[in-house]
Amino acid sequence: MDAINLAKAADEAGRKKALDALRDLQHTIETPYDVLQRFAGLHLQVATARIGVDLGIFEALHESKEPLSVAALAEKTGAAPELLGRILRYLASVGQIKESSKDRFGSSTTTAVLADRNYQGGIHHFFDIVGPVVQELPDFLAETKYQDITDNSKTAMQKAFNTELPRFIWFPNQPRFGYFQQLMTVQRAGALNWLSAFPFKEELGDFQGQTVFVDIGGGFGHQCIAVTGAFPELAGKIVLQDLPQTLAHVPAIGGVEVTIHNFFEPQIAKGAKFYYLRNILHDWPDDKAIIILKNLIPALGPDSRVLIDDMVLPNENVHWQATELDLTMMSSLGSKERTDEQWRALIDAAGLQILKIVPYTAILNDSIIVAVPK
Ligand SMILES: C[S@@+](CC[C@H](N)C(=O)[O-])C[C@H]1O[C@@H](n2cnc3c(N)ncnc32)[C@H](O)[C@@H]1O
Repeated sequence: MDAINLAKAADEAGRKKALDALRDLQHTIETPYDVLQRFAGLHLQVATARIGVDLGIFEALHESKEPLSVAALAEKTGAAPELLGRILRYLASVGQIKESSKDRFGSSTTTAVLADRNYQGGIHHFFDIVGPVVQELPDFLAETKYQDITDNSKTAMQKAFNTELPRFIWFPNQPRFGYFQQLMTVQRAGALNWLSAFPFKEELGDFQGQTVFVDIGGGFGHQCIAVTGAFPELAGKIVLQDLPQTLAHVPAIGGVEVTIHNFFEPQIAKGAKFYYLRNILHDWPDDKAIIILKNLIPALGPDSRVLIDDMVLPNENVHWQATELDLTMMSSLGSKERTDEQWRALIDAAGLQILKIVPYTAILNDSIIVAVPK
């Protein structure tokens, strides 16, 4: 087997290590000029991806059986041929599409990803929301004299969008919120799902209550779909909760009750088996995360379990995909990705105790933290 096939056949941890090794190799052989050029293009990559999304270029190339000419794409998109040719040439030079011959372009592996509507939501979100916030971050931190950001109404996001509202109050009313929800449905796609490691059936035992699974802030309900897919017999015992603005975008999901619920108010579904929070607490600074958890306690029955699905960061050698998310959380939400120690302190402060932590992805260490009242 050659090196490429070996890397492709590796498990998730091996694959990520191979990618990081390739990056290190690339950096090792770069000249100072190459280093500078790498930074020079960072903004352009996502901006041109968005142009490609807006023009439908990725779908067109992905769906076409053969490479398309600039003229054909210009006719299809209405863009001026010369302008389009320059954009396509750039996209091909960075691997977002493939140049097959003079003025003809086809699909690369990246094109196939960018042709998908949900990944396109990600490109929009990174360019439209994350980009402007990150752009403000250096000046914001300089103004605060580089102090910790712990107030979610005083972050680079408020500066970027000229608002005083915290992100999740401001954002659901923005037209671009739908893109974020699309991104959420594919975040970690391809990686192992929590149900592959968490012994759901065993934990459920002979639980007799009406509600088995409450997906709190569950967005488009993709984890409810995963649970009903794995355990069809639980249809009718699964609840999806979120804000009305989010639920307005959610089509009916068979076997799932969709309920408006603000997690800053006491939990309305009583005595369920699992109260599941996926990528919720990492959105909030400690004081707010504690309120979200405390709001669950009065609803918990003797068999209830709180399941927190988030990354549990190791104490050293944190992977760049986790550090990237951590700083994104900090810039927009004044929140953080938490280490094992930080999770334990937070959960304790909320009046809960950890029964166990079940990691389900290597490297990023996405985990289910199982907690009950102290
Ligand atoms: C990072 S997304 C996670 C979505 C989903 N759990 C997932 O893992 O894809 C955060 C979710 O919290 C929801 N949310 C934000 N504030 C909320 C609130 N006060 N009450 C209920 N849901 C809220 C958002 O609408 C969004 O769906």
